[in-house]
Amino acid sequence: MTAAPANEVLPESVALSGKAINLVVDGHHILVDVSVDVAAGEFLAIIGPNGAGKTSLINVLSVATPPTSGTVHLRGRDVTGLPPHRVARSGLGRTFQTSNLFLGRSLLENARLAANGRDARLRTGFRRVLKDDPVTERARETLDLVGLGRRPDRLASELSHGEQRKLELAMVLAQGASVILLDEPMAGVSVDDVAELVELIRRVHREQGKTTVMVEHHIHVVLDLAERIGVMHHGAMIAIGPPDEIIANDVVQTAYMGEPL
Ligand SMILES: Nc1ncnc2c1ncn2[C@@H]1O[C@H](COP(=O)(O)OP(=O)(O)OP(=O)(O)O)[C@@H](O)[C@H]1O
Repeated sequence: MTAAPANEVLPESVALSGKAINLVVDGHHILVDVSVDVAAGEFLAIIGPNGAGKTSLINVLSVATPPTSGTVHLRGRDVTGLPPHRVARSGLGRTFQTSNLFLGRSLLENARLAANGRDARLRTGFRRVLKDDPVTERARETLDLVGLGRRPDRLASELSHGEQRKLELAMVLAQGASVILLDEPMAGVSVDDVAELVELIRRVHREQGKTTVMVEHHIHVVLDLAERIGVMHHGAMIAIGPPDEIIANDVVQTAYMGEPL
């Protein structure tokens, strides 16, 4: 497949689209001709063995990493090569495999910083918190939504891994993202906290009407949440489809070297 023309306008029902994406770093072909469309409101999970290219794909889809070739469209608009903060303001939010929270700041300050980025006119940075400040209001709402609203003055460093994941989700919501990319949201989360986090992600996806793309190693989490699963291996998308088809796919089983999914 060849790359889509740069000015191609895709239907808005496709929330996020990567077309013929290749990524070559220092001579290593990390993403190989990957194409993926995510429908508005869909929950897509990306799985694959270690080093398959899942995070690299999220990096390209979130425009943090420019592809060597290929395009990324957000709701029909070609956003390839645009500055990440501009694309974030257009409604694309992501979390990271390792936390990028400001650990020495409070929950409210973290959420405010994200809410602040949503509208340049409301920028106030780490300034004093004003009760009727719309940025603060939005930050408090999103903390409430993820269940962290009770003690907003706690430092982010005081949170458990599971709570930190919730705060990251609050930040993506505060930022106003309609398309959310989650990179291993269960990483580091204790077994006891996984079920609660799964329910939160499900609730945010459904009730807030988000489009969600999630990279995740825990297959039971993937099967619990995803409407469609894409499987990556050696930088390529080797299969994509409904969970039952993916589970039964011989190529997928082989990619996992015979390990049952
Ligand atoms: N900046 C880079 N420079 C060189 N190689 C890289 C770079 N980023 C990623 N890679 C390599 O690309 C491959 C894919 O990495 P990536 O992190 O995307 O895989 P992954 O599927 O997310 O893996 P994991 O499940 O272990 O997180 C790996 O072999 C990795 O070493």
